[in-house]
Amino acid sequence: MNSVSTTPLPPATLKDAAVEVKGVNVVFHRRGSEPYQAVTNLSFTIPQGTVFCLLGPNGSGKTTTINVLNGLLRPTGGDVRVSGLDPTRDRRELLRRIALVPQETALYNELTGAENLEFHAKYYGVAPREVRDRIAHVLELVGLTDRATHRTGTYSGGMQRRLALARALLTDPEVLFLDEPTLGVDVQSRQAIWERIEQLADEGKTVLLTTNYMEEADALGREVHIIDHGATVAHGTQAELKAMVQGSRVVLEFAAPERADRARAVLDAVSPTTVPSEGSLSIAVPRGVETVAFLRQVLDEINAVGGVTGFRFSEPSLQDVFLHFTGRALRD
Ligand SMILES: Nc1ncnc2c1ncn2[C@@H]1O[C@H](COP(=O)(O)OP(=O)(O)OP(=O)(O)O)[C@@H](O)[C@H]1O
Repeated sequence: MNSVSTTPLPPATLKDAAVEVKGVNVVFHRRGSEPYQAVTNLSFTIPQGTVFCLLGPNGSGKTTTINVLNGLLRPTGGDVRVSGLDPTRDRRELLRRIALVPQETALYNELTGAENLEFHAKYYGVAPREVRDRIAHVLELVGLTDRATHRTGTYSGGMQRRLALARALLTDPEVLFLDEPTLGVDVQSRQAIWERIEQLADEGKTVLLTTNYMEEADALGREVHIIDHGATVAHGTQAELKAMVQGSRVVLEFAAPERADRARAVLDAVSPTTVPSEGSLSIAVPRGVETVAFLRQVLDEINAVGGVTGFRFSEPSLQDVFLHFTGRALRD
C-alpha cells in the first residue's frame, strides 16, 4: 500500500507527462481589497499512470490549482498542459479526457446511487448500450454494489465520497483530479478510497489529489508536492522529503491533553514541537555533539511541567517536513 521509495525520481519526459505545470501564477482581484496572489510560480510534472499528492494546509491554493488544471480558471501567468492540452483553450476536448471529484460531492440525495450514476452517464454521453455495464463496473470498484438501490441521502459521508469517485470513473478518464478525496471520511472508507486510487494508477490512470492529511500524502503516490501560501515548500518522494529533515524526534506522551499543551508552551522555546495526537508532543532532536545537552534540557523542562507518561524516539514525518520549512504545523 505505502509506496514510499528510496530511489530518486526518474525525470518525466514530455512524452509520458500527463500533467505539466510551469511557473503558474494566479492572482485574484477582489473588489475593495488588494489583489491576492493565491498561487506563486508553481511548477510540477506528473508522469502518466502515477499518483501525485498536492499537500498543504487550508487556503494554501490546492483547489485553485485544480481549477487551473481542469480549465475552470485561466492562470494569470505560466503554462499548463493536461494530456497535452491547454485546459482553458481546449476545454471541450479536455473534459472528454479528465474527471474531477470536487470537495462537494453534489449528489442528488433523492435518487439512488445507481440513478445518480445513470443521470451522470447520460449527461456525459456514455453510449447507451454501455451505461449498465459501466455503472455496475464502477459500483463494484468502489465497493457500493449492494447499496446501489438505496437513496444517496441515506449514505454515510464516506460512501458519498466513494460514489462521487465512481461517478468520475464512468467516463473512463485518463486523468483524475481529486480535491481532498477523504475529507471528513471515516477510517474504513478512507482506506477503501486509498486502495482504489492506487489501483487506478496501476491501470494506467494519472491521479492528482489534494490533501491536508499528511497520513494520506504518506500513504499514497509516487511524489508529494508540499505547498504553503500558494508556493512550493518542498517536493519529492516521501522518503526524499523525510531525508530533508535532519535527525530523529522524541515523542512525549502526557497523562492529559492540557499537560501536553502546557509542555508545548515551554518546549517551543527550546525547539518547535508538533502534535502527532492529542496528549503527545514531538520534538526534533539535533544530531551531533549537542544531542545529549539538548535531551537533558528537554527532560529538565518537562520535569518541571510534569505529567509525562511515555517517551520514545520516532523518525521524521511529512508533518515534520512541513514544520521544518515553514516553522509551523500543517494543521495549526
Ligand atoms: N475566486 C476567488 N476570489 C478571491 N480569492 C479566492 C478565490 N478562490 C480562492 N481564493 C483565495 O485563495 C486562497 C487559496 O484558496 P484555495 O481554495 O485554493 O485553498 P485550498 O488549499 O484548496 O484550501 P482548503 O484546504 O481550505 O480547501 C484562499 O486564501 C482563498 O480565500
